[in-house]
Amino acid sequence: MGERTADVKDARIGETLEGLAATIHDRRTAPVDASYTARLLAGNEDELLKKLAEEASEVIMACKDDDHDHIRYEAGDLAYHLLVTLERYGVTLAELAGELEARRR
Ligand SMILES: N=c1c2ncn([C@@H]3O[C@H](COP(=O)(O)OP(=O)(O)OP(=O)(O)O)[C@@H](O)[C@H]3O)c2ncn1[C@@H]1O[C@H](COP(=O)(O)O)[C@@H](O)[C@H]1O
Repeated sequence: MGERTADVKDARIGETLEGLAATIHDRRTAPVDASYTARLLAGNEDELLKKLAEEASEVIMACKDDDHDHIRYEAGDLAYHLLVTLERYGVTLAELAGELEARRR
């Protein structure tokens, strides 16, 4: 696992996801050298999909340990890799929101 952030403050999830999705989109339209995101977007499709599955497993393992901070950290990795996956396959955050809104009762 990478270095975990020492002090994490609450933030607004909508703004955060939109900002991150915009950065990820930029990495596709204007790739930056040595960008991990750019590599996941343009590289072998299986590298990204394998990573997505790995990150989901890491969330599960952190849950099994009932480790609050570790769950949050791994959920961050999973959310990031999900956003990269959505970008790569052309599903926008607005579409994802629409999908979830359509299920609300
Ligand atoms: N949010 C993220 C983000 N979350 C995770 N990661 C990377 O995803 C990888 C996770 O892989 P691993 O799980 O193997 O790594 P790990 O967490 O170190 O190890 P384990 O959990 O497996 O023990 C690491 O290389 C992280 O750096 C991220 N890389 C980038 N971003 C965002 O994407 C933006 C663009 O970044 P570039 O990729 O540098 O262009 C950044 O400004 C960030 O906002």
